Parts: sequence; structure tokens; C-alpha cells
Amino acid sequence: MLEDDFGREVSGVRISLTDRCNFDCVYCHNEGLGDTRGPMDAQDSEMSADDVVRFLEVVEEFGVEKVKFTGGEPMLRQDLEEIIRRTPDSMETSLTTNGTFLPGRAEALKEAGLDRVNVSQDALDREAFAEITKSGAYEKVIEGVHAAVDAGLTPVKLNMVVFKHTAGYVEGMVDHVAENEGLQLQLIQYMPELTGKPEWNIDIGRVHDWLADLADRVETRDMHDRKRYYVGEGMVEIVDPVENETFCANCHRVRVTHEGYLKGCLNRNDDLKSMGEMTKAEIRETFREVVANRVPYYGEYLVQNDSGEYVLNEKYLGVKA
Ligand SMILES: Nc1nc2c(ncn2[C@@H]2O[C@H](COP(=O)(O)OP(=O)(O)OP(=O)(O)O)[C@@H](O)[C@H]2O)c(=O)[nH]1
Ligand code: SF4
Ligand code: SF4
Repeated sequence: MLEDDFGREVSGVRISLTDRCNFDCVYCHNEGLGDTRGPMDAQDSEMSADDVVRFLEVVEEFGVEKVKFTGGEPMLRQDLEEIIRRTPDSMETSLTTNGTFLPGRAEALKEAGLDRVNVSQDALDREAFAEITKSGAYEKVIEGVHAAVDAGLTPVKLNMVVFKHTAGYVEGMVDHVAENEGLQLQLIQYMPELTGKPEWNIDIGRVHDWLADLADRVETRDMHDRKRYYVGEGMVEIVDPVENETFCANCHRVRVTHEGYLKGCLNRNDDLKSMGEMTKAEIRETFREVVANRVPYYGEYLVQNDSGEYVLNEKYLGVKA
């Protein structure tokens, strides 16, 4: 496995297959590229299935064990099943989706080799859901979650962004996963720096404290040092990157944008490297370069220079996290 200067091995890749989406969520950061509500890129700028598979075959050589397909909404790609079918067998394959297209397609995805799905679901309340996603698809999403469980795409992680609009629904969602086999809950800290509304922030520390009291046991996941709270039949994981040095020190993933740019960090777009029409040999070298240039985002590792560019803080040159 390739490792960066901070001792972080790259074990997973996250590939955005499109920036198109049928929702318009108020917290959307579009894999760090900015809100999907702006003009979307043309469909023909998206990586082709061949491009995606070529990339996966290269990173498999470097021991990458996991691939997550994301968007926008990745199920808007009609060739998603083909991409999954052609993903190297050695990789755990998962999908992050808004769930609307899972009814009728979950079984085909399972048959193609998909292991599990994460579905965005911010509330068990139709009106709140509509206000957050600007969509009337609540029932479809619930149906999609059932379809995923029935197809064995488990555990199905429900992704809930914790912010002003959802704070009142956290308890109900925790009860929901505690009572339903096959479901897990992922509470995602709101990221104002990507979406621009600090007033919507909720203190995630309070959610940790509340869950610590409620849980039967607590574990810490290697990836991002995330806490997992076990409540009844369910598991609740907290994704809390903001200003969290430990989270970044345990970051083991590289991203690919829908247009085929390698992206070393969710929060940065100044380090993008296009894979364009590259051969496998060229992708191999570019991937090595991107991994070598990765720097933990939170902590003292990066500083901005007078032109606003991120540069490595001199005192950390050559120092591992
Ligand atoms: N800052 C930061 N946020 C992340 C990172 N990974 C996930 N997140 C946040 O968590 C949200 C949901 O992530 P998912 O795509 O469902 O996947 P995940 O939870 O990271 O992955 P699995 O646990 O493997 O399913 C993302 O949209 C981000 O907001 C990361 O590496 N850095
Ligand atoms: S479903 Fe996902 S990609 Fe679509 S608008 Fe919501 S957060 Fe963004
Ligand atoms: S370095 Fe930190 S902010 Fe960047 S992708 Fe990794 S965990 Fe997220």
C-alpha cells in the first residue's frame, strides 16, 4: 500500500461518478467541489466506465482494498451496474446514494457485486425531509432503504447530517436503527466551511456525550478514529472531521472527481490532478504523486501563503503525524 509522508496508507478510493443530482440538499458540498445547485457539468464530461475500471485496476496493484462510488447521485448513471460488475473482485464495493432509485434496482446492484449502501436520510419526517432535500421523494427513499436491506446490501448506513434542521430528529433516528436489523446510523457533522452557514452548526461534542451515556459499548474505528456507539440492535457512528486533527491523521482515502481528477483531500481543490486520457503507466505515476503530496487538512500541517495557497507548514517538513 502507498503511504504519504505522514504515515497514512491509502487503503480506499472514493469515485464520484457524476455531479448530477435529483435532490437539492441545503448542506450539499458535492464531494468538496461545491454545491450541486450551481450549473451542473455536462454528462459527457463524466468519466466513462472504461476510465473508472482502468483506474481501479491500477490502484488494485497498490493494494487499495475499498472503493466507494458517490456523486452527485451515482444512480443517475445507467452504467452503474456495469461499473460495479467490472470492479476488481478483491475490493469491497459500496455506494453512497440518496436512495430514490434503489426500489427496482437494488437487486441488480447486488447481483453486479455491490456489497453495501449508505443512504442519506436526515429525518423520519416527511416535511423536514422535503425542507432539507427540496424533494418530495421521502416515501421513495424509505422504500429504497427497505429494498437495499431485502437485497442484502447490508449494513445499510443511514447518513444523517447533524445541524439546526435535524437536531430534533437525532433521538428518533437512533431509536429507529436500534430497532431495525440491517440498519446503522451515521451522524455527520455539518461542515460550514464547505457550505457557508456557521449559524446552522450544532455542537457535535454534545451528541457524543449523549450517546456515550446511552450506549451499551463504544468502539473506535481505524478510519478517521471515528467513534461507534452500540445501542440496542443498532450502531451509531459519528463522522466529525471539523477541526479534528485526529480524524485527518487517520485518513486513508483518495478521491476522484466525476471528471477524472485525482483529489487528495475532501476540503481542498488546489491539488487536483487530471487523469484525462492517461495510460495505465501514467495513472500509476500520477497516483503515486497525489499520495506523496497528501497532507492532513486539520492540524498545523497546512498554512496559507500570501496568495491564499495552501503550503506545508515548514516546521512539519519531513515529520510524520
Ligand atoms: N472531511 C471529511 N469528511 C468525510 C470524509 N469521508 C466522509 N466524510 C463525510 O461523510 C459523508 C458521508 O460519507 P459516506 O460517503 O457515506 O461514506 P463514509 O461514511 O465515509 O464511508 P463508509 O463508512 O466506508 O461507508 C461525506 O459526504 C462527508 O461529508 C473524509 O475523508 N473527510
Ligand atoms: S442527495 Fe447528495 S449529492 Fe444530491 S443534493 Fe443531496 S447531498 Fe448533494
Ligand atoms: S485529510 Fe482530513 S479533511 Fe482531508 S479528506 Fe482526509 S479526513 Fe477529510
